[in-house]
Amino acid sequence: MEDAGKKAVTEGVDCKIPVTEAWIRKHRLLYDGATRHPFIRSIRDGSVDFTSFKRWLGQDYIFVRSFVPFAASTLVKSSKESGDGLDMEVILGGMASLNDEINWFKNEASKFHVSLTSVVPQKPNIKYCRFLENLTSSEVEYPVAISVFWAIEVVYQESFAHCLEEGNMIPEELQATCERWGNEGFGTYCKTLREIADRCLQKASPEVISKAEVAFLSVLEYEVDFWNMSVGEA
Ligand SMILES: Cc1ncc(CNC=O)c(N)n1
Repeated sequence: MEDAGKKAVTEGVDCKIPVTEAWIRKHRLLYDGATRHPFIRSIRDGSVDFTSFKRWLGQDYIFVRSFVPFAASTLVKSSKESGDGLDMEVILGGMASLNDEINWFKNEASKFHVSLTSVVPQKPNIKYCRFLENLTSSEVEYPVAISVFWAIEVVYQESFAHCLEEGNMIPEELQATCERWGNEGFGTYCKTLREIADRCLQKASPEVISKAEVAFLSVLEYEVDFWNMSVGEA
């Protein structure tokens, strides 16, 4: 305790835990609900229903396409930040992966005989996409946008990295899906996004921080609804 106090004095503003860490602690149940959903657990233990997987695949393709304009709007905001310009490069890298991802979806869909052109977006997906569209406005502050960006990416990263943990029984056909978001590189990318978000939030006003927290919670709720929709419970 005394040590912690000294540290705070010598390091000044760095004594507090990062904002994203505080959010996760405070909203642990919802965070776990989004990152340890029964659908994800079923992929990990091999009991996954392929109808659910195909439904998820088609819906997620639609989602990813609407994630792109949101990512682009966040990129624009990052480019206006005073700083070393590294934020923009990280987001640009993320957008390059989204480009690969769209092609990956097309390829997977054809393997699973899912016709992406005839997928009808389901209500939870439509709502999530609309939420993202609203966040593309230039009125939405950068700390809010980057927090949402991180939250969206980290839910998939944590979910699929969990699938890959030791002792998994992932069906062979789904191994590549788990690796897509569960790989180490994607993990590092999410950590970097989180550092960027925390740095922005640290400088933000209490109003902006609280807007970002509300948006973070919305992401978690939308993600749970998205998984529910995939298993046919929406
Ligand atoms: C519903 C949802 N949430 C997060 C991601 C991961 N980000 C981009 O791919 C995703 N693909 N889909």
